[in-house]
Amino acid sequence: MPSLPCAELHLHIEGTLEPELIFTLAARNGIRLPYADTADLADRYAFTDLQSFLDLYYANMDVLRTEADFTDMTRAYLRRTAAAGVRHAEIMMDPQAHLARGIALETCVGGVAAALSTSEADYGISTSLIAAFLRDRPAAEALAVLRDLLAMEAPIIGIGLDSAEVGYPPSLFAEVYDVARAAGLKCIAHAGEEGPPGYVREALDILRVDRLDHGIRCLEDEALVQRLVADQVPLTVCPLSNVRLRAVATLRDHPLPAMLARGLNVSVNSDDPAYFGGYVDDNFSALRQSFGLGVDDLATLAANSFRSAFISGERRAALLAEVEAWRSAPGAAGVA
Ligand code: HPA
Ligand SMILES: [Zn+2]
Repeated sequence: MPSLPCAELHLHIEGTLEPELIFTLAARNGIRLPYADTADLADRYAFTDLQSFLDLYYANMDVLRTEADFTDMTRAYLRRTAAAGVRHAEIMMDPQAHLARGIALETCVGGVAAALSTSEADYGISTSLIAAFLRDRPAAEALAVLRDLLAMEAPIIGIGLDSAEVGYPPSLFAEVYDVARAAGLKCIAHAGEEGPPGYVREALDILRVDRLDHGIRCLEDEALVQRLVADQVPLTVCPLSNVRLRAVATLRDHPLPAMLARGLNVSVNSDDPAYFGGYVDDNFSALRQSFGLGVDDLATLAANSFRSAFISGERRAALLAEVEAWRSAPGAAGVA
């Protein structure tokens, strides 16, 4: 069966650091890791909540020191995700996590951007970059970093908001989003992963986001669901992530089929694939196994991903045509 062509819209590039690459980069940079080997590291990927994951995610970033490290990490993701069927990727990175370790913006942003600049030629994937701000650090710091990114004309198309959610409502970042929007950047934010539906409302009303990352807890607020359906606000859902971080008990309990049935504009994404048990194809496979999603549901999810991407109308039409070709491909009949 040919892979389902889709866009990946919720992906933290630092969350694509596989254990093998962590060890390779550590050796290259003369860093001693606190793990015996890759299996010992992978054994620690048993998370109890978002924070337990973030602790390891930030610790492992320490192996990223040079521009080449960031480029190699990004290329490894692009190579793997091309095999998953991804045709377009909007990739988030966390500049503050690197600045806090003494890594210059030019190094981290330049390294990721270098890989993205040739992604179409190298892997057949169009790409763009999103700078995400850490909500558990001061908004003033995010604003300063945003101004630095704008001053250096960093090749970003938008901003995001991630890291520990509960206790850090979107409203704290109103000014950051106002500045970003005025600069012509797209506005995206994590909301409703662990945080309450009120955070989703704040992201819509105060940050005026173009797209929401996760948003699954919107289901606890019927009026909010109706608004998200009416406005077709894109929700980038990450099923395996939600299971690993215990936002849902098991994949069978995941609300994605219910969200689709309600007419919400949901897409399937991998979030931090090296940590959560798989890339976007693994997420689709797991969903098929758990819910028996058929060709039409899968094609809707893929079409939603292209509808929710920040791409030209021409590119969107071409990618949606690929979904229709996949839908009618004889091999696809075996999917359900
Ligand atoms: O899954 C996530 N949630 C919030 N912040 C993050 N930063 C990296 N991954 C995540
Ligand atoms: Zn995320």
